[in-house]
Amino acid sequence: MENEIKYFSLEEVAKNDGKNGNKTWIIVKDNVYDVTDYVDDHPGGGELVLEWAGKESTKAFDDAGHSGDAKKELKQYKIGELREEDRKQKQKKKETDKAKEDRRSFCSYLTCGLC
Ligand code: HEM
Repeated sequence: MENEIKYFSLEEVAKNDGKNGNKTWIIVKDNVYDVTDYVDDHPGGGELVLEWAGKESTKAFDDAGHSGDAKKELKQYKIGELREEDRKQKQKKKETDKAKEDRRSFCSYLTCGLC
């Protein structure tokens, strides 16, 4: 189906590093963008984008202080999303939740009046 979201792994994205005729893909906030056709039009030069080709670029994109227009422009190039298991944010959150849960059960073990 046309509307189905495509999911990519970090390795797949990394292959699109803009080198040797490869496409230029970047990851911004877990979304994958094919910006191959935009590189040469980028204000301030294509090098700024190529540096991040095939990589997680959220910080670089945000730190550049892009305008709302730039963010809208970026949306046009979305080709899919990073697959769940490769999302850093989520993984970290899961780990923290697990740590909290472990702590909670340890605490309830200590304070349980029955044991
Ligand atoms: C991920 C790597 C990127 C970096 C490090 C980056 C960095 C920058 C920098 C430093 C500028 C200011 C240039 C100047 O004033 O001379 C700029 C401007 C701009 N960039 Fe990027 N950029 C990136 C990706 C993109 C992408 C993927 C798009 C859109 C598809 C984009 C759209 C724009 C636009 C429209 C401007 C003009 C100013 C504005 O409207 O914010 N950039 N970028």
